[in-house]
Amino acid sequence: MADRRFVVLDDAAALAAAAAEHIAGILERVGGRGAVCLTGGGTIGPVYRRLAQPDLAARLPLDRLDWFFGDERMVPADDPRSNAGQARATLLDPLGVPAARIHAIPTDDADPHTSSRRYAAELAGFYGSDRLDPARPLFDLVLLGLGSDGHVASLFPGRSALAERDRWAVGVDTAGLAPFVPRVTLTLPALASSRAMLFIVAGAEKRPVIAQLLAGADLPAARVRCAGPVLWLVDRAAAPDTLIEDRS
Ligand SMILES: O=C1O[C@H](COP(=O)(O)O)[C@@H](O)[C@H](O)[C@H]1O
Repeated sequence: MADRRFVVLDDAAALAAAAAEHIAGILERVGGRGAVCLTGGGTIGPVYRRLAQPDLAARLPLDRLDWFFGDERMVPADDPRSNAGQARATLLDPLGVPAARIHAIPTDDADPHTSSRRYAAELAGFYGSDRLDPARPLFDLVLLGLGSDGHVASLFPGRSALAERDRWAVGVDTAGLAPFVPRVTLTLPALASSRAMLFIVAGAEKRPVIAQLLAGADLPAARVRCAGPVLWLVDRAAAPDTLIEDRS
């Protein structure tokens, strides 16, 4: 990927600060109505909390931004595993984002496939079409974490969701992936329809998978494309030696 760039930060605090600054820098330049695709997981929490602080919050054009999600677990919003619940508690509620601008993936259906169809329809309604136009990306910014197995959003290695080429969201049956609960995920075409993408990765358990990605492994994270620049912010613990040597 020609426009992929890695930056290594000294620790988790520096990573959160750099990520929040980068997000604010992109969103403050959004022209007209904008759309952000949020992520979940443990790494993103400190980023959201930093972004909600007054100095960065003041730079966000909140009256013009809509907030979406790259994936979700089929749990109620008040469950600690809910990506939307985490984003609301740490970012969206502190920013005062009105409910109408928060597009959580529905989790009140009996199965994730029904939820995914509802969410795809919601995305298409916002976009004004159910056909993605490469000249008019769906999102202004997509945030992504990275699983130790190379998954992004809920696109896991070897699962059928990874091969989806038409639908924007699909259900993920996580049988065999215990303790994970069923999920809904955006697909590669939907995630790729973005003007910019930011991966945020921390922790020594992520170092092997980043080394695999740098070596060209065909993991879900390697298959994600973007209409614009892709920045990887990685803390030192997650950075293979080759990335650290690149800094000297
Ligand atoms: O399963 C998930 O994990 C990834 C990464 O999470 P982290 O805790 O290792 O940072 C996340 O990007 C994804 O949204 C989430 O559902």
